[in-house]
Amino acid sequence: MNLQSPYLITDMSQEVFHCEEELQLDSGESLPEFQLSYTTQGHLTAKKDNVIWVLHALTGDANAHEWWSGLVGEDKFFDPTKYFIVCANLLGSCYGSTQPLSENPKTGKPYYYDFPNLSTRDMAKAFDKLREHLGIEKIDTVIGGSLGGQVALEWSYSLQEKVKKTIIVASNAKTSPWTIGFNEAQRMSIESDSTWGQNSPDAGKKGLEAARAIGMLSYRHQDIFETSQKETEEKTDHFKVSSYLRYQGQKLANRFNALSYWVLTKAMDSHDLGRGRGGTAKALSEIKSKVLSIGINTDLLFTKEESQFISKNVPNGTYREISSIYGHDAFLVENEQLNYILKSFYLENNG
Ligand SMILES: CC(=O)SCCNC(=O)CCNC(=O)[C@H](O)C(C)(C)COP(=O)(O)OP(=O)(O)OC[C@H]1O[C@@H](n2cnc3c(N)ncnc32)[C@H](O)[C@@H]1OP(=O)(O)O
Ligand SMILES: N[C@@H](CCO)C(=O)O
Repeated sequence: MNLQSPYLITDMSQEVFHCEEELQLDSGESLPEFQLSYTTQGHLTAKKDNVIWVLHALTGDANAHEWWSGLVGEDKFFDPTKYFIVCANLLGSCYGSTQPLSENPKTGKPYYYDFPNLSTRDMAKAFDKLREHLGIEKIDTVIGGSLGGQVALEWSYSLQEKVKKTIIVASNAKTSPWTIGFNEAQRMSIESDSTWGQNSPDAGKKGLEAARAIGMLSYRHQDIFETSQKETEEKTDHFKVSSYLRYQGQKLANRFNALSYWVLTKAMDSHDLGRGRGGTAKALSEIKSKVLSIGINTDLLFTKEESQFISKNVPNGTYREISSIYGHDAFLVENEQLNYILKSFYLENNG
C-alpha cells in the first residue's frame, strides 16, 4: 500500500524573486537590483492569515522542510496543509540569492570583492520586498534561529502590527564581542588562504575549511564532543575530533563559498537592533508582536542570557529554554523540545 501523501509534492514551489528596484543599504552603498530564491509550501487562506515565514541560519537555504524537517512539513508543527510556509534564502547567501558571485549589472561581471557590506536590517528589507511581491499583508509568525533570528527580530521591528508572533531561537538583539571575535578569527583563516583575492568562485576555499572548523567549536558544547569524539583507546595523535573538524570544514567548503561566508559573518557582526533607535532595550520595547525567545542552556555563542534579554525587554515576551548537550546548534537538532515549546506557545496565544 502506498501511504505517501501527495501534499509535499503538490503544495511546494521553489522560485526566484527578481527585484528591479535599487536597494539602499545600511552601509550607504546600494544594490542596483537583487534576487531572492524562495520556497512556499501550502496555500494562503482566503483571509491570508496563515503565513509562517521561516528564516535560516548562516549556511542554510530556502528548503526549511529539509534543514528543519522536524518542524516543517506534513504532520509537523508547521504543516503545509494548515499554513502557507515561506522560506527565502538570505540576501548575500549562495543558495540562489544575490551574493558576491552574482553578476554586477554595472560591470556585467561577478561582484567578487566589490560586493557591498550587508546588515541584518538590509536582509530584512529585502525580505519585505518579497512579502509585498507575494501580496502578503500580515504574517502570522516569523521564526528564525541564530543569524536567521537576528534578521527575524529586525524584520519584526519594522513590520510592527503586520506580524502577530515572532519566534527567535538561539539569537540576540545585538551581536556580542565574543561572537564577533569568532567571526573575525574565521575571516582571518579565509584571508590567510593564498587564493583569497583571486576572482574565482573557489577563492579562499581552504581558508573556509579552517573557518568552519573554528565555527564548529562555537556551534557545539564540550559535552557533545565528550560523547561523540571521545577516544576509546590510548593515543598521542590522530584524534577523532581532529578528523571530525577537518571533515566538517571540507563538507562546508564543498557546498558554500568563502565570499558569501565573509559577507554573512560581517552582517552578523554589525547586527544591532538598537542602532539609531536609542539602544537595544528601547528598540525591543517598540516591537508590537508577541515574542517567544528560546535560549539553549549550553549555547556558548548566543548565550541564553541574550535570549532572556529579548523576552524581558519586549512588551509581550515569553522565554523558554532548550536543554541539550549540543550547544548552539541544538536549535537545528532538538526538535522534540522545540515542538513542545511551540505547541505550548501557540495554545497560550490562540493558535
Ligand atoms: C544545501 C545544503 O546542504 S544547505 C542546508 C544544510 N545545512 C544547514 O541548513 C545548516 C544547518 N545544519 C547544520 O549545521 C548541521 O547539519 C546540523 C547542526 C543540523 C547537524 O550537523 P551534522 O554535521 O550533520 O552532525 P554532526 O556534528 O553529528 O556530524 C556528523 C557528520 O560528521 C561525521 N563525523 C562524525 N565524527 C567524525 C570523525 N571523528 N571524523 C570524521 N567525520 C566524522 C559523520 O560521519 C557525519 O557525516 P555526514 O554529515 O557526511 O553524515
Ligand atoms: N550550523 C549553523 C551554524 C550557525 O547557526 C549553520 O551552519 O547555519
